[in-house]
Amino acid sequence: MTLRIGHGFDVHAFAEGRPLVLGGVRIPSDRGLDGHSDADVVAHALMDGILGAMRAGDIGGLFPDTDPAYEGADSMVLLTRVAGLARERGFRLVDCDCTIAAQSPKLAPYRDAMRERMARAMGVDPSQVGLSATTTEHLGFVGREEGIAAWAVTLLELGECTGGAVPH
Ligand SMILES: Nc1ccn([C@@H]2O[C@H](COP(=O)(O)O)[C@@H](O)[C@H]2O)c(=O)n1
Ligand SMILES: C[C@@]1(CO)OP(=O)(O)OP(=O)(O)OC[C@H]1O
Repeated sequence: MTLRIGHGFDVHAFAEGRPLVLGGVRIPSDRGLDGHSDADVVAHALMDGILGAMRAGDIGGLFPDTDPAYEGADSMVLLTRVAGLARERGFRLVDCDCTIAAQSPKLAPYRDAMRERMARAMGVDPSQVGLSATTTEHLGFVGREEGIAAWAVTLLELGECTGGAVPH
């Protein structure tokens, strides 16, 4: 059995007049995050974590931010595609854990909804998706409420290859 780890990181700046979507969940907020897509920063970190474990590049390569097809894209649809690609290449998501750094809003009330939504998008059980939130104690760009950062670690198991080449 081959295990692969992956790690993803993403940042998006706050923007007025946009919805705040995190982990596929619309979070009540007077502002959202700027981006070509829906700017779901935690979903983006998670996709990069999966692609990293697959040694398959990153989301910018797969879904270029210059492509009008991804304007306003629902990151849950993209996450489903990344999870499908992983399966095609013989990978099984064993576990993942995400951290969101946001000074505000309070995210704990939405933690389980985000875990469930991302798990559903990937076709796994919510118990396989961890999620924590932290402030940065008013320090740095997160602390100044200029944006939100997210990290994700992933553990994938490489088994039978059912299609496509397995990257080295
Ligand atoms: N946007 C956030 C940030 C934090 N939380 C929750 O508060 C706890 C304490 O955060 P500190 O940064 O002060 O350590 C944290 O463990 C989360 O449970 C949150 O819900 N939303
Ligand atoms: C998914 C994409 C698609 O444009 O989303 P963006 O909103 O541009 O977000 P970013 O994390 O800067 O780059 C990833 C892109 O591939």
